[in-house]
Amino acid sequence: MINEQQVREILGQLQDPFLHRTLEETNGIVNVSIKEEKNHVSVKVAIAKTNTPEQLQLQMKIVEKLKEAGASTVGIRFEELPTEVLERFRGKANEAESRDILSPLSTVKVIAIASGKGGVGKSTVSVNLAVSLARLGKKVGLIDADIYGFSVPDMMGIEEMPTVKNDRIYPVERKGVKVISMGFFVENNAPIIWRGPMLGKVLDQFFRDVEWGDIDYLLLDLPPGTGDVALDVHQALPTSKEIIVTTPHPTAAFVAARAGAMAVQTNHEVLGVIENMAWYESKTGEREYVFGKGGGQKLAEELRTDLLGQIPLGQPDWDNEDFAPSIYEENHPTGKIYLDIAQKVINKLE
Ligand SMILES: Nc1ncnc2c1ncn2[C@@H]1O[C@H](COP(=O)(O)OP(=O)(O)OP(=O)(O)O)[C@@H](O)[C@H]1O
Repeated sequence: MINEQQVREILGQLQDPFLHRTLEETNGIVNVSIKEEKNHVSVKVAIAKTNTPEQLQLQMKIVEKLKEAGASTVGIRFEELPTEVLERFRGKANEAESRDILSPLSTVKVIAIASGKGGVGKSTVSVNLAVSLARLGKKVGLIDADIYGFSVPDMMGIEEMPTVKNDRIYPVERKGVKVISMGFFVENNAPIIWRGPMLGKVLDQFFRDVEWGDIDYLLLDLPPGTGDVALDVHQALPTSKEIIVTTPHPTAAFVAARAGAMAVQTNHEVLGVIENMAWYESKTGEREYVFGKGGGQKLAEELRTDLLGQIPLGQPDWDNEDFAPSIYEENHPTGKIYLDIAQKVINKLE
């Protein structure tokens, strides 16, 4: 007959598969109970990241070890370690661990940019926010995960392709931002008709096989809506945060609220809302609210978050020498609004 002390000793020597520390060191043994009459052991274990292949491996190992020690049957439940514990280990992570985006020890701040529907300017906002973070001295990566409607390479005026060396994909660097887009891997702009699981796999590959190097921020331009890809991101990167883009019309905000509600449901912090196409400013400085008014503020209140900024209607001044059609210059009034939003994001996360 196995007793609680023995169970704790056995579990205590096994390692958390992500933190590479024993469960004793991580305080990962949450609960042990034994039903003596049936010789049944049930344990609750906390690890850095649940619902992963690594969890399954650990589960098998626990069953094997406890049965070896005399248990007839074993029941296991897993939960995630509290954020404070993860923070403590993140502080001690080695370089490889802190740079691996999928590791719970990663120090890369991941921000997914979402919208309730297409065409609200999510990609425009993503590229300008990425460039603005870089202008503020941050090392930034951008994934164009809008797999159906990738537009980031065109918006940033990217003409090169990523390089592949030793099975690693090296992103294209543009305006200080490392960029990967589905567009790089599709010939002749062919439409993509993949569904759910395939999309998740592509994203996973962007996290795993792309050599992001040393980055502080990774922005993800998500497909519009509340679809599978957003869920995949939340699942793969539990610490990811979200920014929701909406237009000012109250009904647009209503649709966007669904995207935000999902983030809230899955315990993902919504960093804030950006209202795009907020107004048209005439040469005399008068504002015309072409698409309505107040949607961004309303959405922010609904999601109990902040309105990070409002972007007016307009186009960047095109620079023919360094053509990046959707990117505003730093000293353009809208470029300054993006810088201000980027600063707010930094203040929230650092
Ligand atoms: N503030 C703005 N003023 C004027 N045009 C804008 C503004 N923001 C975006 N646009 C334009 O609106 C169109 C849609 O923008 P964008 O592709 O960024 O949206 P999206 O939400 O990412 O769309 P989708 O998700 O469907 O790809 C583009 O032609 C873009 O140039």
